[in-house]
Amino acid sequence: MNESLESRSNGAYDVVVLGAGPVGQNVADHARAAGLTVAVVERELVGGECSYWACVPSKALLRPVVAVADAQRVDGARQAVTGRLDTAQVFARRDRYVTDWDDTGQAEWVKSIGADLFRGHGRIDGPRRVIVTRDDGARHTLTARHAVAIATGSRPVLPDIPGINEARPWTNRHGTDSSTVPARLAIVGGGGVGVEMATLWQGLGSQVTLLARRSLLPRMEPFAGEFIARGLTQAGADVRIGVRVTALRRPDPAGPVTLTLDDGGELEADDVMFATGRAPHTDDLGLDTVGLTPGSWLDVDTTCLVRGVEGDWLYALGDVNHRALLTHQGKYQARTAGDAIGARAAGLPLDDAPWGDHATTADQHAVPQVFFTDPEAGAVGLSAEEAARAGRRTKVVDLDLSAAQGANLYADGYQGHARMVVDLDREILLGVTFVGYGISELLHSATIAVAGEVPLKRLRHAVACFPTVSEIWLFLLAAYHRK
Ligand SMILES: Cc1cc2nc3c(=O)[nH]c(=O)nc-3n(C[C@H](O)[C@H](O)[C@H](O)COP(=O)(O)OP(=O)(O)OC[C@H]3O[C@@H](n4cnc5c(N)ncnc54)[C@H](O)[C@@H]3O)c2cc1C
Ligand SMILES: NC(=O)c1ccc[n+]([C@@H]2O[C@H](COP(=O)([O-])OP(=O)(O)OC[C@H]3O[C@@H](n4cnc5c(N)ncnc54)[C@H](O)[C@@H]3O)[C@@H](O)[C@H]2O)c1
Repeated sequence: MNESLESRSNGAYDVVVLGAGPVGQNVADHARAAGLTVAVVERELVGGECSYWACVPSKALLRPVVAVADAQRVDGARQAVTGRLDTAQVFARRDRYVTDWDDTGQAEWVKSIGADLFRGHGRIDGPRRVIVTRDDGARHTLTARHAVAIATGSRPVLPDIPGINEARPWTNRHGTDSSTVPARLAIVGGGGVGVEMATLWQGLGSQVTLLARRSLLPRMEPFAGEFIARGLTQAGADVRIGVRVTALRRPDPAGPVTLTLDDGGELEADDVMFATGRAPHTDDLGLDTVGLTPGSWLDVDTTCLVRGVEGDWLYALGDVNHRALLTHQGKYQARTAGDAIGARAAGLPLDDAPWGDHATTADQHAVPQVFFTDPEAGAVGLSAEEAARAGRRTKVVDLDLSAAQGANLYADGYQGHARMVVDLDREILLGVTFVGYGISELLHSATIAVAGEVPLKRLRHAVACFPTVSEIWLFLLAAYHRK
């Protein structure tokens, strides 16, 4: 808490931002750019889950694993990669990217944009008021002339099964900040966290067992999870689909943990990680003081204003609105809402029609996502099933990614798949999915095509370079036109 700042402003700001993760930082930046005074409240580390226990450390740890796997797929390079990963160096690399969990640099950045940082737990106390409680119990009141923006993110959910506490399970926190490699790691949950953590810890030397009660990555095209399961199995992991954990026990705190499974079996591991979804950080936020339900995800309109609150002052961005639990999508919401807050404060008209400057239209039509597994999986827009459910008349085009010669040059024995879902009425793309080596940087071409609603007739003029993986576009379009 910076008391001199509070006394300087008398606690009165144009905008108060709760949470200084990537989303809170971006809404603060855009509100500042609109000339508004801004207070940012953070109770833990400026930079949020993303910077210290999610996106950044997980990708810092995954990159060496995938870099070695990539080299091993190229004759000549493979022969040069003979040793094991140097885990001490891998962890040291991660520590650099998370700046040793020290947020001084990010706190300085908040200051550099001209916003005031208040450290402590923020709680709404009726319309346009926030009370910040510091660790030492001191309380300070902030008021917001124009907006309070909730960007408090989410936390992992642990299922209510017997022995869960005794098992002392890892969540994404220990999954990204541990500097020791358990010999045997059981991972429960086949979503994004589960598959990335399985790739990562298997690559670092654990014997990983991944337990998924449904398919892997069930929200993506089915082939994505199938490719990732195969990749994990080839890397030595034990992938079990359709299995539930019914109980856990770790009688000796220093000993192994035993998982009881619903197939009648048991699994012993040195540690167990739960990657079974998220809950919003809205339970201790004073939502009841403005007529909302504590602990709920916050329903928002296209400018990220919370529905059901009078006076157009409460916004919710990022994970808390449950639109897309992704840093880039939350930052997009923050840029959009920050500009909308600025426009409303200045009494300017809003440009909130679909695809307008103050509308988060991409949340509905063009959310891109990459899982940094081996192979990688990336998708944007609708899957074939989602398009069918939405009643769209579609043609689904499927291709082996090795149809592009660039893919084979990239990796000997390239394994991958591409799918595009075409809206037959408008001849535009509704969705695209790629699974394969090095496809993460390919996805943005699909995002541009989907968000831009680029007609296929024009897309054929976007010529991809030979010999790149991107040439898959040429073959996808040719396959679409073939009867
Ligand atoms: C393991 C893992 C890997 C991921 N990888 C990716 C990825 O590669 N790419 C991607 O796009 N997404 C990824 N995600 C998702 C991504 O982490 C989230 O979508 C993102 O962090 C959301 O940003 P946010 O700012 O909304 O919330 P957070 O990053 O969670 O930040 C919220 C901040 O609010 C603070 N806060 C909470 N309550 C209060 C309060 N009452 N008062 C004051 N401060 C408060 C918290 O301390 C925190 O600093 C990953 C998630 C996990 C778990
Ligand atoms: N690279 C990325 O973009 C990236 C990486 C990781 C996470 N994320 C995002 O972070 C968010 C959280 O990821 P997550 O994987 O924790 O959540 P998730 O909701 O994506 O997946 C959780 C999975 O756990 C399963 N599950 C729930 N309860 C279970 C139980 N009791 N037993 C077994 N399985 C159970 C669910 O069926 C689901 O498949 C997601 O929205 C994800 O997209 C993004």
